[in-house]
Amino acid sequence: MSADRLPHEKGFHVSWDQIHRDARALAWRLDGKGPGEGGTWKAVVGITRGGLVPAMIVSRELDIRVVDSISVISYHSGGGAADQRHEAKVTKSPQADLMGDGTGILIVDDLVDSGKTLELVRSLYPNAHFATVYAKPSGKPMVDSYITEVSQDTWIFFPWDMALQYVQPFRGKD
Ligand SMILES: O=P(O)(O)OC[C@H]1O[C@H](OP(=O)(O)OP(=O)(O)O)[C@H](O)[C@@H]1O
Ligand code: HPA
Ligand SMILES: [Mg+2]
Repeated sequence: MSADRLPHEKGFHVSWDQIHRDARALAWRLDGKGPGEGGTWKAVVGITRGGLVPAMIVSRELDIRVVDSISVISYHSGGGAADQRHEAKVTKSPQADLMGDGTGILIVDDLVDSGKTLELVRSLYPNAHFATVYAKPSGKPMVDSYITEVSQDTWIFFPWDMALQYVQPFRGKD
């Protein structure tokens, strides 16, 4: 989808440096808060695809060597635009004997928006700890830890979806 077709008024542009700093801050917040000895966590699980970046940074900061992933695809179903529902489906599960009911597992995503993705994953692993770097108000009840909240009508642009490009000087516009 091109940026000028997005149905959102506000944009929050996140650079690689910013996501690195914010994911580190998330890791530090989670340090020592796990249920294992000395507050350790058993494993980090990233929700593909966006969650893999912060999951890597969190696992590096907290020296967690067991890292897995869960693939969730979200899509819209329903008839006309008004009754379209946001649905999510798991297309790849993490190792079952590692996960259990989620106890001691840190499940990481880049952001929570409507909360549908985390709602699905939470239903599978109710005792896991859910952490995102960014959170919008509708999804906040689904997340246990996050770093920065943005308003619901803000679209977050991640660096992996962006490219540097030339822009006209201000006085050169149209
Ligand atoms: O709270 P929600 O409304 O469910 O939205 C949040 C999810 O949406 C985005 O992923 P997306 O499904 O676009 O896929 P991707 O991570 O593979 O890019 C984002 O990375 C979260 O996983
Ligand atoms: O604000 C967002 N930015 C990028 N991807 C997303 N997926 C749901 N909400 C967002
Ligand atoms: Mg995602």
